[in-house]
Amino acid sequence: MNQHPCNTPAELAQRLAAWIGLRLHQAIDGRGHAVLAVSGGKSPVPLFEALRAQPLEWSRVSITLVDERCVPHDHPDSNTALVRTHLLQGPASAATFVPWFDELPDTLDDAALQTLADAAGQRLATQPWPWDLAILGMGEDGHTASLFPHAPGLTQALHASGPVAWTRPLNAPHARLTMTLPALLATRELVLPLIGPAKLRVYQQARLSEDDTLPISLVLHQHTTPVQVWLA
Ligand SMILES: O=C(O)[C@H](O)[C@@H](O)[C@H](O)[C@H](O)COP(=O)(O)O
Repeated sequence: MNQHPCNTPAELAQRLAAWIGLRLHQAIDGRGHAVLAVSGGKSPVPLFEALRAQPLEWSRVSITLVDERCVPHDHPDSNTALVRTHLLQGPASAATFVPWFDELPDTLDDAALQTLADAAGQRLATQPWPWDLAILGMGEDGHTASLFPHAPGLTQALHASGPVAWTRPLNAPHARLTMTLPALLATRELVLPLIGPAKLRVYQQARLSEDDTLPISLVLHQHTTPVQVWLA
């Protein structure tokens, strides 16, 4: 795990956008294509706005998600809407975006969520594996992607062989689809931007021990996938 301290959130967004742009350029240079998976939430917006302006062969980049809320794409909480609004603009509009579903079933019982997760996994299987980069976020409860502590579905999401599982967060809205932990750790590199003292405290706590009550700790304590932690 490498740490990249920044003085301000604006500096982090600018420096990390350039760093991600270089990584994607290297992937395109080496393999002809790049696959980037991104998180939702609020803090990625400045990063997305800096990243979309990076000089890159965006037509050779596929973008998808590390998780999705089970809401329609026109819902304000949709990660698909977030990426379309803030990242797939300007030069980055030439990228290929892979949403995790198009429509939702009328009911979202566990069986329906499992069907959605399996179908999303098949969509993601169309992208050349291993993906080049996944941008993670973290909540103040130590969740990352939609691997929420104590959530129904978490155990399956931590150990499933497939790329996508479902969870029902206890303290966050909407049923979710999430990349499984094995899928996240199968990417070539992970990026974790953390902004603000509250998240820094959770991060420091997660570095002390590996425990699924702080799912981000399972990412920080593994040794198979490089993790780049950006702090401001
Ligand atoms: O869909 C999501 O909500 C994200 O994937 C989630 O893991 C997010 O990264 C954290 O909840 C932090 O969210 P903020 O950036 O809003 O703090």
